[in-house]
Amino acid sequence: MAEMTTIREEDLIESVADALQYISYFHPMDYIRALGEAYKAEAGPAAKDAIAQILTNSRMCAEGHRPICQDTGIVNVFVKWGQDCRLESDKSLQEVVDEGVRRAYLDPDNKLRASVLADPAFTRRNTKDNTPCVLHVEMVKGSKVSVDVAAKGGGSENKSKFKMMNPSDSIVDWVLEMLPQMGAGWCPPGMLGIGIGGTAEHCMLLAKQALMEPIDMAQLKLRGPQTDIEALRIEIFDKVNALGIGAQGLGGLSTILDVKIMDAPCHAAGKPVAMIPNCAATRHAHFTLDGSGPAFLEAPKLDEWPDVHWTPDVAAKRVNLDTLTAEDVQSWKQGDRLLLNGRMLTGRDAAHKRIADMLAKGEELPVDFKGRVIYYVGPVDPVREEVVGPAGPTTATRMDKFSDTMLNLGLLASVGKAERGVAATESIAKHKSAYLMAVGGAAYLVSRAIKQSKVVGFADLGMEAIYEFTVEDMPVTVAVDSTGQNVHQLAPLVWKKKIADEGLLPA
Ligand SMILES: O=C(O)C[C@H](O)C(=O)O
Repeated sequence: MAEMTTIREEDLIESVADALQYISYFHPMDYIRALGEAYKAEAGPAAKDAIAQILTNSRMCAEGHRPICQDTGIVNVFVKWGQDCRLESDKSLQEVVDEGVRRAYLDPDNKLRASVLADPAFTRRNTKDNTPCVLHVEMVKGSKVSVDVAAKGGGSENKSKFKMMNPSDSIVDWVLEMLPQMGAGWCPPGMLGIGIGGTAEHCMLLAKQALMEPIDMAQLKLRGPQTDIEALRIEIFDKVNALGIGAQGLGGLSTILDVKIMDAPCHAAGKPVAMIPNCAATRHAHFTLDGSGPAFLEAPKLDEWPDVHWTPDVAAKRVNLDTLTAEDVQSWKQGDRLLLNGRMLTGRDAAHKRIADMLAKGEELPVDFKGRVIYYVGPVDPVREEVVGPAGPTTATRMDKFSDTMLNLGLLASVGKAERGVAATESIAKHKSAYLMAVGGAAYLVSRAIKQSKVVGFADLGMEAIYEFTVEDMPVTVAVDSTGQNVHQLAPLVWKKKIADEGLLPA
């Protein structure tokens, strides 16, 4: 019988914690290289600007060791446990890995955001240390433990899709039907993980596991496909990018940087297919333990980042939020670039729900929204000299159902990311309001514009509390103007046509 390898509890905890800290501020270099190429090729000006913000943000995070995105994710861990290994611990594997998560998320030098809520259907209580993680364990041959650690953002996870197809249905057609429905809340450009086969739950797992693979679409296209799966990856990649959705849904050439597919045998009666997107804050790392101590992940070199340094557009208009009027808001046109200055309120899912509940009961709100602008955000707590940690926008679409309620309170405009739906766009036009878009995945860069921050309501909601931020030159784009012109509806259509008419995508 093979000798057992002992995996010390502390080695696993330390390795998980280090890997989570590492991925919070270092993008995988395959993503950065592919995004750098996408930046060079991008013809859509708004999409190019968004990619420049994401690349600049990425380098700032690598330098400053602060999170790429305010959504520091729910932790997914995939363990392949060699059957000749034993865990030296009186805790369960889940408890040990969760201890690593806790240590990473509470690290005082780079505190990460606690986004995990217990009791999801009812009280939705924040567990305060981002535990528990979602742990998948596979027993394999050998005397090593191989671990993939990922921190999955909520915006991209929300767009996951699954279908039990009939055996003869087309996977490509389904993907092309789903992508426009997924909008921009998953923060493109990113990756698509696709699972084919297995059973319902196994298929979803395959799609998620596929996202752990490195981006290699450029190399694959260069050498040509050698399997049916590789040919399918290329077909989906080209056809999705031809949709013209582009970075942040602003219309352009790069919606995805790669498609990864994993498959497994399935029942003759069906063809399960799952698709999970990964956002611009793609975060995952791999390490192996062999009993000799904790794993070490080497830091990437800063000169590996593309030479892209975003600065605000010279044509951007400065806006004073402290003196903003309804007439100012009505002068903005979709696509205008603005630099926001002055005080704004914040609020996201839990605050909106509580506001609606309080209004229904006739209770007084802690803040007056009349004449104010709201930013949909849940920031990371500050460290050292920061007034706030990374504070990029959350998906505005989730706030659509509260649009009329908030605008009836006299709100002048909102700031978030991704598209507004038809009803919310109509409500914005009816109130002659506007919706402004900041770039998802540029959270640290955005936070540099925030000069003061204080909680002004619902403090018990933690990162979902209502804050008042004082901002200087915070970059946003008018995504829905007061006439209801909606960038996210218009731009992808324009770019889809342009791509088709002018053959803009490389072969
Ligand atoms: O939770 C957040 O801050 C953002 C979320 O990941 C989203 O994309 O909507």
